[in-house]
Amino acid sequence: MAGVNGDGAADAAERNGRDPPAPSEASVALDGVGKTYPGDGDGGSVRALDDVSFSVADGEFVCLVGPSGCGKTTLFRIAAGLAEATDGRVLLDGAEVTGPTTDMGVVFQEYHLFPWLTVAENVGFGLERSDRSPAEREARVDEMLDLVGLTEFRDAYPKSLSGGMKQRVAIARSLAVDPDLLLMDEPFGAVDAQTREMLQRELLDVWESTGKTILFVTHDVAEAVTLADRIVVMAADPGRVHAIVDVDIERPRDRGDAAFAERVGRVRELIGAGP
Ligand SMILES: Nc1ncnc2c1ncn2[C@@H]1O[C@H](COP(=O)(O)OP(=O)(O)OP(=O)(O)O)[C@@H](O)[C@H]1O
Repeated sequence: MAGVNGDGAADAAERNGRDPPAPSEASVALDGVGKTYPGDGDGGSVRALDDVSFSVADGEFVCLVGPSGCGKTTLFRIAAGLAEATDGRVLLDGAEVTGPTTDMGVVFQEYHLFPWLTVAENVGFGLERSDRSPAEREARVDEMLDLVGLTEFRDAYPKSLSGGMKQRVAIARSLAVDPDLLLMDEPFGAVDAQTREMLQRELLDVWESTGKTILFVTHDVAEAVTLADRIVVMAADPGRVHAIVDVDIERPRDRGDAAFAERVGRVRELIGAGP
């Protein structure tokens, strides 16, 4: 059986930082990241993350899964420069991340679109502060709308769009500034199952055509197996890397395939959710 690297924390720890790429060559590398939330006076402090180390290579698609409370959101916020780690560091192309940067596109479950702006204006929002000319900005917006199939909705307002379309706008907006890395936190969590599968296919198309590096957080193991080159499985109390699973199945992946089912069962077992 190919694909699963290590059954437990020891094996995962052994792979951390050693699995290609080495952190210095990686697009993004988490190096010994820890996070302790201070107690609120009544309760003690919470060790949300402990010594989390893994890296995502240039152009790689990595999914992060784990049980509720294992620190996925905390890790995502630290990787995005939206929260500070207590220990360790995050490196983007070798440089330490100290705050939000346009080198990363960030997509959340909630679309965070501006309701008073049109689809095109939402997509172009991050370009306002770039040094592109107005014509260049407009061309970039058109290119992004074409990429996510929303050209005919360029002048629509978010309230008239479905959840799936809103998330496409959010993805187009995050890609418009041409970030090296796309960080996605449960981006398809708010849409129905059919739309979710469509968005997964579309995201893979975008990934293949742009060559972006993607770190994608999800609760949905089948989603992770559909998308990822590798799956980082976390464990809780404290949040840590439990195992890293290679998904060396050719794309597009067939959910009815035995290899697909084997990876899903394996990852579920590692999470402790049963086969
Ligand atoms: N602001 C905070 N203050 C104190 N503790 C926190 C804070 N945010 C998160 N925690 C704690 O840190 C741990 C990790 O939380 P986090 O939300 O990162 O996990 P998660 O894996 O994203 O959970 P879920 O899958 O349920 O969204 C939990 O024990 C949580 O209670």
